[in-house]
Amino acid sequence: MTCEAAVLVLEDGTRYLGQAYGARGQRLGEVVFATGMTGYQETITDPSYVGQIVVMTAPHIGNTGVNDEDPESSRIWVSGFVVRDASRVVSNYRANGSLDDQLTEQSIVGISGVDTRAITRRLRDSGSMRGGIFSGTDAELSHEEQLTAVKDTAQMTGRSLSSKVSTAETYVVDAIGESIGRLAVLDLGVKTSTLNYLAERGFEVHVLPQTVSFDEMLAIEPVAVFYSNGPGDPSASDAHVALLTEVLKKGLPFFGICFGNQLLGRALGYGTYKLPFGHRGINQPVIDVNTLRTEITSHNHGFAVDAPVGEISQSPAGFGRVEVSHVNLNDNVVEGLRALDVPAFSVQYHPEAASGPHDANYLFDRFRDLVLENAKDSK
Ligand SMILES: NC(=O)CC[C@H](N)C(=O)O
Repeated sequence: MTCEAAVLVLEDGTRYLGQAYGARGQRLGEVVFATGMTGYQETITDPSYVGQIVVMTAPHIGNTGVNDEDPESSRIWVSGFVVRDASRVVSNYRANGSLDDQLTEQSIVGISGVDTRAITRRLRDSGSMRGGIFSGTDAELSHEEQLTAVKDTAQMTGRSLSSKVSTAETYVVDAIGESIGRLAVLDLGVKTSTLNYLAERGFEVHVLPQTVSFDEMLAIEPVAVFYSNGPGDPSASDAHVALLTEVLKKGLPFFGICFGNQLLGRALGYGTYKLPFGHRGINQPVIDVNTLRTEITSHNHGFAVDAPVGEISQSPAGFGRVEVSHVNLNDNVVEGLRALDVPAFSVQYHPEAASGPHDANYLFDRFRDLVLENAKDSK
């Protein structure tokens, strides 16, 4: 492994010197940390990470290499990748390459050999910051030039990124087993596991571009609608909120994950806000307020819904009663919403989490049940 210099620069001027990892060059974005001990392939291929440089808190990354089964989409989406100790050895029966080589092939600039604990503590104390990784000839730029590039990077607040990740054309994933009808999935950056879980529940899954109109959506005659996870600030997604408002008015059953939860929150009339450093990892405790069961869950969100926890409130947009169905036990952040007078619910976290945990998988069954009940009622 070559030992070329690289540097991670944060917008407050802090510099972390390390070694070039993956591709060489300059990559800018919002620097965030992820605490998963496993699942780095799922992390880097999650489209929700567009515009973000991800710092892995697990100290040893790359040891199981890469394979063709674990990616959550067709490519790596992180803007940059920061690890402490990049594994020099690939050891796994499924591996068909090294992470280092794949980062290089896909032009993802990384840095290794930095103190990821120190970086994480700084981000935790000061909040997520913009930053840049500089290697190759870009490592030779002056400190001022590097810092200026970082400060010129767009803030995540107010950013709309759905067009960067959504499918250009509609495609269909066939139902596994007997079909219970067509599901309209708004692709805001959907993950492969989500589509598989929905197909396993009997949906004929129609994945639609994020620009789809309500009429085009209705043209597929969906029995229900699903909004996926995705990058960007939910407050910058007015068109998706307007579309969802039509869905709710029509009484179509709805389920949303992560970005989809934030957009349901907005369609119901609540606001969203930016968390100081977000939740990213696979060990977040969430309580289901109805069953009082605590789930250990996978998260990747920097924004959250501002709805009243611990009480049933009236949807400010006129959709009746709304319950905050799931709450994060670390910080009381809203992790799920359930409308009581229209057939809609959502979660802020990831029931599809492929590297686990699988505690929240039941939510796909809940969606299937909601759709079947709704079909019965409307007969
Ligand atoms: N995974 C997601 O869907 C993330 C949603 C949103 N971009 C956030 O950061 O909160």
